[in-house]
Amino acid sequence: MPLLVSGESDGVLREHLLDVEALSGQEPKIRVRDLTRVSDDGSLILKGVSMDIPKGMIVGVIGPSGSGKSTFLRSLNRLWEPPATTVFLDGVDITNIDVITLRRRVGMLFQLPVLFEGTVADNVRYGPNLRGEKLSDQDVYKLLTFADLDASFAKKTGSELSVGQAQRVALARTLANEPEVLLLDEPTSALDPISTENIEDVIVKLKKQRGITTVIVSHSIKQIQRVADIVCLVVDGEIVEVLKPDELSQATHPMARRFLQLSS
Ligand SMILES: Nc1ncnc2c1ncn2[C@@H]1O[C@H](COP(=O)(O)OP(=O)(O)OP(=O)(O)O)[C@@H](O)[C@H]1O
Repeated sequence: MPLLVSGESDGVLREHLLDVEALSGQEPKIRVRDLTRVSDDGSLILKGVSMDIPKGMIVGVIGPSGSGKSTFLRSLNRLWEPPATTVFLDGVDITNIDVITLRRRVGMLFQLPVLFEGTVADNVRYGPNLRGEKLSDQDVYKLLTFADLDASFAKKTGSELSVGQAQRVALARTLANEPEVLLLDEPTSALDPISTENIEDVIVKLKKQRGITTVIVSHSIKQIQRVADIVCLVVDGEIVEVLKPDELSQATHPMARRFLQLSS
């Protein structure tokens, strides 16, 4: 049964024959159904997108600028509020989940890390503090180490860090919430190649060691090929292709093909 399904705005239901259950052996972590967003001026930003995001896998989202990738990503933890009954987490409509709880379970990392005032340790403790939990120094060190930073960073402040280090702190801060899903919006586009590699390594480690489900938007096809299990190509508010990373050359949608040719 085809389980990864994309839009039907032109009246043609495009079904992509990647079977999520066969790939992951379980129900999708996130189910998106007929998700549409209309902008204030009446143009369609997302056109009836449907998509299953398999549990424990890394889904890459690529496509031209302005095609709706970030809007899609932001709908998954209600940074943009999707209509009811369009986005489900473990089968539950996310508009029925308390938004703070949802964002703890579905964490997000942006292109540029924004650290709060205080030390790196204060940042890492932030989420658990909100829930009345105090992380020990050891807990903080473990999270920093997982994010590929050594314990000596705990006492530093944001102004002492490079962008790449700050992004790893932001990742450790997100991981302190023990998310089940990570949404990454171009998380390495401001980073040098070494910092990029560090973050990519952590993303893959999170999948392998913790079974975290990840959706990553990237402009780098090479990055997506390095980390993702499945790639969605978004064009003009629609998911027009869903492929394995090594099958990108098999894309048939004309805009997707053009995008891939120009980007490679
Ligand atoms: N809050 C908003 N109000 C109106 N239009 C919006 C809003 N957010 C996004 N858009 C428009 O929706 C379209 C898709 O934007 P989005 O940021 O999702 O695309 P994207 O594929 O992530 O782009 P990029 O790769 O450049 O980040 C764009 O035309 C954008 O101008």
